[in-house]
Amino acid sequence: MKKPAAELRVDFVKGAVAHRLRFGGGRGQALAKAMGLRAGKTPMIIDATAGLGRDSFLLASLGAQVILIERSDTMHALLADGMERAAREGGEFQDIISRMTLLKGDAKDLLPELSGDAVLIDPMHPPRKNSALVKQELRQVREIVGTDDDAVDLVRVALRHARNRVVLKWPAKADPMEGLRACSHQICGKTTRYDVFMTG
Ligand SMILES: C[S@@+](CC[C@H](N)C(=O)[O-])C[C@H]1O[C@@H](n2cnc3c(N)ncnc32)[C@H](O)[C@@H]1O
Repeated sequence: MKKPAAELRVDFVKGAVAHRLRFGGGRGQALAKAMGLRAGKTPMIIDATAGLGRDSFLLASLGAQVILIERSDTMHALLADGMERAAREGGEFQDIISRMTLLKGDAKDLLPELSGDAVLIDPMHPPRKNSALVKQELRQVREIVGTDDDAVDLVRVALRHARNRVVLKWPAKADPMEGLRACSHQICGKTTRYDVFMTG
């Protein structure tokens, strides 16, 4: 019999996120490099598609100040709850959460009002052919938010407002997002790639 899906929950303290915090590889990780974190350089980051907050948490754990933007009421509430529980844990979790500021709204509207060095965009990707490969959690998020069909407009807004760069997280083997200029460089992992658009 199929196991019932566990309730979707944001948990920074246990599980995959906590594991990555311990053993993830610091500023050498692809996401950190793509966002421009290196020794002596810690950009101010805006995560325009906050989702479950995992990317933001990782970046904040490396010392970056991160503004998270989420437009789905449900995802925003899950994230606010996860951040509150992690802050209550105290110690390093509280420190990390203190570098994360969560906003609710559409990033296309909010980005022009904010100032950030690097903007991260990780839209809901087009469904993969082999849906069995898609993690249960990701399927649950997709059930809540659908697909982000306006992602190209969001990238265009970000390109006008990021001081230093816009980073688009995208499936490693997918074609570049249509309707955008060529990216400045790419950082490729096994399943994910980061298309980096330098703006300044
Ligand atoms: C694939 S998830 C992001 C996962 C996230 N990177 C993480 O580490 O958990 C995409 C999220 O971005 C949100 N989103 C997409 N477009 C947005 C926009 N224009 N403004 C605000 N949130 C947006 C969706 O509601 C969804 O929750």
